[in-house]
Amino acid sequence: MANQRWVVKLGSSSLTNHGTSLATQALSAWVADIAALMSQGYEIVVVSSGAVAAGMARLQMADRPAQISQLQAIAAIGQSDLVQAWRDEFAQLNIPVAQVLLNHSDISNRERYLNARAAIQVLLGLSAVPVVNENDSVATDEIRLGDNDNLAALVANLIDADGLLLLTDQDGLYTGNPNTDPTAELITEAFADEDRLLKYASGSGSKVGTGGMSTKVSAARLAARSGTLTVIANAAAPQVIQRALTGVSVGTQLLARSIPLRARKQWLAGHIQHSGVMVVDAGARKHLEQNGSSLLPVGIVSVQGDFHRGACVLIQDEGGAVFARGLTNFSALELQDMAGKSSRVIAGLLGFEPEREAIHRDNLVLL
Ligand SMILES: Nc1ncnc2c1ncn2[C@@H]1O[C@H](COP(=O)(O)OP(=O)(O)O)[C@@H](O)[C@H]1O
Ligand SMILES: N[C@@H](CCC(=O)OP(=O)(O)O)C(=O)O
Repeated sequence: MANQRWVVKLGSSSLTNHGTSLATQALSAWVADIAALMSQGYEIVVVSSGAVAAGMARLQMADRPAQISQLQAIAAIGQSDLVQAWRDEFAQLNIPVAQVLLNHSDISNRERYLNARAAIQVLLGLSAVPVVNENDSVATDEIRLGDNDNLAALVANLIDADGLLLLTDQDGLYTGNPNTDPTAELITEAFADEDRLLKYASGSGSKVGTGGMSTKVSAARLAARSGTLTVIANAAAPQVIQRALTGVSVGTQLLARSIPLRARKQWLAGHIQHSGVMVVDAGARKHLEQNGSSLLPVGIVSVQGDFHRGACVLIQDEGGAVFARGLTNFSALELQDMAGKSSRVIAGLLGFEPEREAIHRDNLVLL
């Protein structure tokens, strides 16, 4: 899907081999991905963490200093290495790089906000890649945005991005921290504003990362407010940027409920992975295909797979033909009890009136 605007954020651990040195090989793979997407019409802003980690690596410091003046100085050293690394890689493909350092007032003050937006838009128009970071060397505690996940979400809001890709050292958001909880499972899809996500996500625990998953979930919630989709994925996965931006299901997809209809349907149409199947009767198929209706539980014959609310599922008729795809309002378990029943009967069974549609028409595409 061309003409899409994305913000791609890379965390310190991925950019600096966990703080030891700049990850130039990985950087060159991300740059190749970004260049390939740009040639298809994508506009991409990079938010690059790693100034402090790169500074620590250059000075061979094992531990992150606590003092703000030390952090400011180290970030100033690391930032120049960081942007040079991006510039060297993009230069090989003849793509200009622009260093954009932002702080709190650039986003909170209306005039500066408009300035920052205009500058980034002009850069995109010039087919340059803005490489954004917080202006750490002048950021004190009081004016710090603090973490680049939320900075990336603010930039996504600033430029009305279609998507925000947060690349990190895990495959996505798990039901617990996989470093400490071996039973934690990867969440492939959810709505960004679901409260359970806040319980799953905790801090970083690494020497160089700052916010962990908590700041990624809060960034996704912020991005979702302006209809932006967030994907959290592993920076080390092959061609991860290309796959995430072209709608292949990677990592965790955190959906905005208010995502503009056209963009949401395009994204759904390009979505390759699914978590289950709903088998529907002939009447339901006709309503979906001919009237563009939502799918109601009464038309569902059976469900296959173990999916959660918000997951992407295939819709299949009783003859086995897959003809649509959509985002479910209920889990597989809930639908097993609701299948074939009218909304009135379901309300009687549950003792309350649930959402009427199993899949709302805005979240459904015919294939
Ligand atoms: N529910 C969770 N799922 C995955 N990772 C989690 C979760 N909760 C906390 N984490 C931690 O978040 C880390 C990623 O965040 P962070 O270290 O800040 O990386 P980055 O530098 O990429 O932003 C993981 O390595 C992991 O330790
Ligand atoms: N601005 C800081 C990065 C802050 C930050 O959020 O880091 P990370 O959690 O690795 O994305 C730096 O460049 O070191």
